[in-house]
Amino acid sequence: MAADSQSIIAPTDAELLQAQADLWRHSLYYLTSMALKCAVELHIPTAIHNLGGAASLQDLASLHLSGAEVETYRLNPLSWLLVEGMEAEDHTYQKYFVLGTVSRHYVEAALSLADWFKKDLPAPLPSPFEELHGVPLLHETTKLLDEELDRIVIEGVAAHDNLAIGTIIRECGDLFKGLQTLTDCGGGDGTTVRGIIKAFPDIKCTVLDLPNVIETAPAHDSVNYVAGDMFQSIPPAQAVMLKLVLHFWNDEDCVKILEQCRKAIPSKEEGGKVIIIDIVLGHSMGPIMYEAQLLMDMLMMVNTRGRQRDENDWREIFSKAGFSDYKIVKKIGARGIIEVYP
Ligand SMILES: C[S@@+](CC[C@H](N)C(=O)[O-])C[C@H]1O[C@@H](n2cnc3c(N)ncnc32)[C@H](O)[C@@H]1O
Repeated sequence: MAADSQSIIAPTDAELLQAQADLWRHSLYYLTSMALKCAVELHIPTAIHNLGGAASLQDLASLHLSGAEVETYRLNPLSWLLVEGMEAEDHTYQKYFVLGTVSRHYVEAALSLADWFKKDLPAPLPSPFEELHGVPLLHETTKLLDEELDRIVIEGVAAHDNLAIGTIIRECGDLFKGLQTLTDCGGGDGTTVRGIIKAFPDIKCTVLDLPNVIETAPAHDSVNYVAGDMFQSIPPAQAVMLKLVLHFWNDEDCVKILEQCRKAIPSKEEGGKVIIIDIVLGHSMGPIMYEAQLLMDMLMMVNTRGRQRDENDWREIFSKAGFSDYKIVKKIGARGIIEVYP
């Protein structure tokens, strides 16, 4: 029911001043992205790294920045992720994630959001990106839209996905302890399982992915690569892992994928489980992480048919796919690690 105008209490002066500042922040957040894009395109983090980890504005003048200040700038953890050619274990260069998210095609798709909401589009619902540009993202046809965008997005997703496996093994090693076999479903070029095999050499690992991905995966003595379709069948193993796969799919598709996972694993008593590594939306990691998770949810809504999920959403799809129980093992940064039992 609409509020009665008599009962509306006007905000206080302090509330209005805060509201105005909030309005500025929400209207201007895109400038943060654009400033980041500018720093990446000027190679500023790499330049600071090459100058020994600290640089003055004069040092950076060769990047066409000028200034008389002698303040020095050091790499913070965010700029560490943007240093090219860093020789450090676990270092994944995130430049292409940034360039993809601030690309003209992503921004135009986000600008079309209101039009997309007003359209009565048939199921399966295309994303605003697909509706506007005529091709889905991360699809064999994306390169017909723009080859450079396609390359940037593929590299950006690979860098994004490979960031946390070292941390996961260090903080949640029990996840893999005692496993004899593991299938990494949608495991890409096998980077994740190579990390797991390094820590747990006795686990026999299989990577399932689409034929075009498997074709270019680097050969590895201990990795069994299988080209296939996770909607059709998944190579059997004691555990099947879905790392950053399900957020790309809608709920119906997630249930179909999970049903295939259930067929591929033994009973709970025999150690059968599905390991899911994906965002679990929620406040528990603090407001900044929650904001990051919600922005990733919007990124999915604008550019893919998928979404991020909170614990209730996850529970519902596990139950629909016929699983009996699950456990959120740990939350690492913005992501959660879930074990799901048949
Ligand atoms: C976002 S990537 C995640 C890659 C990997 N799990 C990681 O964490 O680095 C999703 C992966 O699912 C794969 N994929 C998409 N559709 C698939 C299908 N029908 N069957 C098997 N793999 C598929 C993609 O090729 C891609 O490698």
